[in-house]
Amino acid sequence: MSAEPLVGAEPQGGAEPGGTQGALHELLLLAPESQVEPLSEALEALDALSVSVEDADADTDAERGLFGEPGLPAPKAGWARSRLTALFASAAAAHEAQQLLQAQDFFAGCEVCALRPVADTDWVRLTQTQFEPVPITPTFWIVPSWHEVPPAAQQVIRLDPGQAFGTGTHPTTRMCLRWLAQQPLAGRSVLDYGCGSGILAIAAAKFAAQRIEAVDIDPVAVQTAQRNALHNGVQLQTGLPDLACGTYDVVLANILATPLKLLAPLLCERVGPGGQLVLSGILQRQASELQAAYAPWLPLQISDAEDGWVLMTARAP
Ligand SMILES: C[S@@+](CC[C@H](N)C(=O)[O-])C[C@H]1O[C@@H](n2cnc3c(N)ncnc32)[C@H](O)[C@@H]1O
Repeated sequence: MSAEPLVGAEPQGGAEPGGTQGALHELLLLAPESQVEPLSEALEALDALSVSVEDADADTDAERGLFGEPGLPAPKAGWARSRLTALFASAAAAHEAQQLLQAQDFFAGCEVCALRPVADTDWVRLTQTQFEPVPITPTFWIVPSWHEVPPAAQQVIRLDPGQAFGTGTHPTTRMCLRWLAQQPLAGRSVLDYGCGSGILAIAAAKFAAQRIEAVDIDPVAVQTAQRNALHNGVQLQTGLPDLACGTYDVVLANILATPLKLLAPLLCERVGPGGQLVLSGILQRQASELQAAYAPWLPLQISDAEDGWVLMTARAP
């Protein structure tokens, strides 16, 4: 998080013309001081390219300076009323982040001020250069449709940045994919809870899992997951969370720590005897909170870590 103004992000304002879906977009939010930190962390987790925080009351009578010790971090994460500007690679990513944040408890007291495109450029080329093929293991790759499949890739998911989270570029997704690639999944049932693009469910299908259900609270994600499954030639049941019933051999959920804590009883109930629970979207420092929240049902352990994020797993008795 930085307090610097965005570089190269001159707002154009006005209604979004057609053809700017792939363009950089900025999401402007107002937040009270107490919510600045969770909001900034969530924006970064949602793949914001940058997040800047400024005093929403700057140059007004309400302006109050933040004075810290020289050389030390500012005493607070934000001002009494902070303006957060988050830059996203596309309108879809910014829109998805907005919808996801508005559904969170910690968004109470916050406000969306604008979602708008930023300065004109060659967006298609820029977007495409930002999404290169991603190796999950030496032989399992996520490859955008405009790229050749790398020769080393024996198992491939074709996925383009689009209307739902999950392109394989985020560490939380990559850790789940790595975990899936190491499991004997043939014939096992899988629930992908919070499926976004459907990337985890599609990976499970590629590794021969059976009865794969992918659910999300966002209907756009549900449609996107179904479309991506078709493009990858695999079969998934997709739907809103009510679709998930009974128990599964593997339950995956890559959501942020706060919703994961709330979902603990529901997710644990879905894990069948001897089944596995896999949770992602958790920062290293949140691991013990998650362990405590799940302790009444399942003993979570850290099983992978990347860039400050951890993957937590547990096996049911
Ligand atoms: C970080 S994305 C993960 C997408 C994908 N599974 C991946 O690993 O890349 C989290 C997804 O969870 C969904 N979500 C958030 N809260 C949820 C809830 N309470 N129930 C179901 N889905 C939820 C969001 O809409 C979003 O698509």
